[in-house]
Amino acid sequence: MCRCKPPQLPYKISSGTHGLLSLRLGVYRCHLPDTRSIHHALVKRWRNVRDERNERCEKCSTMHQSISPKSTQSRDVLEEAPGMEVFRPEADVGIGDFSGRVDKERLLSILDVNSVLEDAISAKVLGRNADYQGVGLWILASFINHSCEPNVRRVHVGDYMVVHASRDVKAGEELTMAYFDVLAPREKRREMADNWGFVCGCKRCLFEDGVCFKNEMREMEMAMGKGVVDVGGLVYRLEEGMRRWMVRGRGKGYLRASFWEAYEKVFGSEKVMRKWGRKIPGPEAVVDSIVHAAGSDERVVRVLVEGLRRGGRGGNGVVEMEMEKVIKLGRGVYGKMMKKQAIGALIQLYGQE
Ligand SMILES: C[S@@+](CC[C@H](N)C(=O)[O-])C[C@H]1O[C@@H](n2cnc3c(N)ncnc32)[C@H](O)[C@@H]1O
Repeated sequence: MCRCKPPQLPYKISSGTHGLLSLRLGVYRCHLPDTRSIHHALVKRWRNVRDERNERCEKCSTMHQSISPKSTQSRDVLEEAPGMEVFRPEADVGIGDFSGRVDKERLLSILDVNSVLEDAISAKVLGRNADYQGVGLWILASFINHSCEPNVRRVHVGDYMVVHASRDVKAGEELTMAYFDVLAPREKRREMADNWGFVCGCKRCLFEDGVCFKNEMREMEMAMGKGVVDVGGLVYRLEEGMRRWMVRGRGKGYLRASFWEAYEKVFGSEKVMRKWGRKIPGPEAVVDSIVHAAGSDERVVRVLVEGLRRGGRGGNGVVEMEMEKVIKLGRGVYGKMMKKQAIGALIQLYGQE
């Protein structure tokens, strides 16, 4: 199952035998619970706080142990978590001598590749607490690989990370999440994966690399990157292209996700929609195909909600049946743990702040 290349970063808790680990959708406990409070006031970016963490790791044996490969997972939620030796029995994955000094560089590299920044819903939806960022290490969840067609997302609640499906997942399908924005064109995603130290070999990237119309796509990507004026024309060109190139099903979702920036602008502008609206598919069809390919995302749901509102088919815009659909997509963004009413209320706020 694993498509990982050997990690390019030198120190990595890496199995290379990912298939052994049956990761579940579920709740994972943070192994550096105090890091959020340490960093709340200070952290904007993980790399900026490396020095501070470095110091703390030296002083604090608990923190040291908590990120030790030999540490067990939190009992309440992860009873079946296997020991690290299951993954790399032959390897020395230690980070130092427990009675002695910690190998700081190694420790930081492990944290660097495996920690995640958490963010708050209110920051994304309402634009509040935009600078809220905590950081932590959730050991089991850190085994989840990246894909540009991810099927899970994470929500942070206190020290817990809840991993939930962002689209339908087939039995036996590898759980993957987005390490970076996957509503971005191929070249940009390549750069972002490169920053992480890997070459993404997910189905979507392989598809986009293998198509015969690659050059035309690159041209369109560049136009979008430069902020093309006729964004409606660009979307029309892509849609026409997909018809000619006979791109169907999931392939359409991949390409639309790659050109999301353009679609978002088109659907967000009444003027552009007046000009191009009849020549391109509507927000519902575009949103469906993107969610099918790349999972749910706030921005995509927001465009759908705004499209339905503008359609004005029911008082506040969104009639009950449509709302059911929107809530289903909202579940992909926020997970099943959030109550339907809460998702509905949150979605009603989209675009109102
Ligand atoms: C948080 S770890 C994910 C789990 C890791 N594969 C393991 O077995 O421990 C992140 C690292 O996994 C690798 N990785 C994750 N997704 C990948 C992908 N789509 N293609 C190649 N390597 C990937 C990269 O080395 C990355 O730095």
